[in-house]
Amino acid sequence: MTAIAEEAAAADKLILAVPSKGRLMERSLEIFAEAGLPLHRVGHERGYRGAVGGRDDIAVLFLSASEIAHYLGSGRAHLGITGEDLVREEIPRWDERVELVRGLGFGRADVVVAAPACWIDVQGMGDLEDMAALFYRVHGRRLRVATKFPVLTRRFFASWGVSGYRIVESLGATEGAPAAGTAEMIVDITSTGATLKANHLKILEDGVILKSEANLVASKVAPWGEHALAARALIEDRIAPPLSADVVGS
Ligand SMILES: Nc1ncnc2c1ncn2[C@@H]1O[C@H](COP(=O)(O)OP(=O)(O)OP(=O)(O)O)[C@@H](O)[C@H]1O
Ligand SMILES: O=P(O)(O)OC[C@H]1O[C@H](OP(=O)(O)OP(=O)(O)O)[C@H](O)[C@@H]1O
Repeated sequence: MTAIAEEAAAADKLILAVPSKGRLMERSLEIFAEAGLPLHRVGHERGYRGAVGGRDDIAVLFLSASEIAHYLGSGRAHLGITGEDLVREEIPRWDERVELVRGLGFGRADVVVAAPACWIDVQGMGDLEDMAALFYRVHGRRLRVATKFPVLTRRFFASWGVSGYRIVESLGATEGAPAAGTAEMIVDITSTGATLKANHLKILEDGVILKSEANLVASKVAPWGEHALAARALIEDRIAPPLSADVVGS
């Protein structure tokens, strides 16, 4: 446990993990402010500790979206905002360790399987195993799939009975891997589709692995004391579901 987590557990505070940068941070700060729970940083600008105005039962940690998944999965934070894709990818047996409380309607992105647009014989996931066998016969090696999502990729490919490939772990610019010659296919995030198009890649039919969005996520393995549980109930109550769900039927 970190010093902050130990301190908060001893004081029976709820540890809330919030994105510290990028696309998820802005909306996270907004929804807490709209809920009457304004978040602010404590200490120097680049520090990662924060607090909620008027509440000393909640300690805030500003972390990257993937760190938040790790903190929740290991019980170093009680509650957090992060992408469903990161929860499913980064936390082993995630459903035993965390609960997806609710989708928040932002940070939407699809995790997809994409191949070169010029592969006319490969339209859908059902064509891949044959393609992999052909590729092996011609090139003497397995098809390479570049991705930052090896766990989601293996599970999804297995569900389609595809085994004749190997994963090349990507650290960034995944869509560039086929053109760079480091992989034949990719599994990556897309939102507008512009990056896939610019790299002459197409999403395979049945190739959407997950439709992800930012979620309010609760740890099942954090030390939940009475005050932490009460603070969770308050946050869950005030962090409303996305507007689209609110207006149904109105
Ligand atoms: N266009 C997009 N590109 C990448 N991620 C997106 C996009 N739209 C929404 N997201 C979501 O944002 C989250 C990733 O955010 P971010 O890149 O800040 O996280 P991170 O992986 O912690 O960052 P870093 O890799 O810099 O440490 C994921 O849940 C992802 O699904
Ligand atoms: O479908 P699109 O709208 O084109 O978005 C998809 C791209 O956006 C992200 O990259 P970005 O450069 O934003 O950040 P990242 O590489 O740090 O994740 C993501 O990794 C994709 O490459």
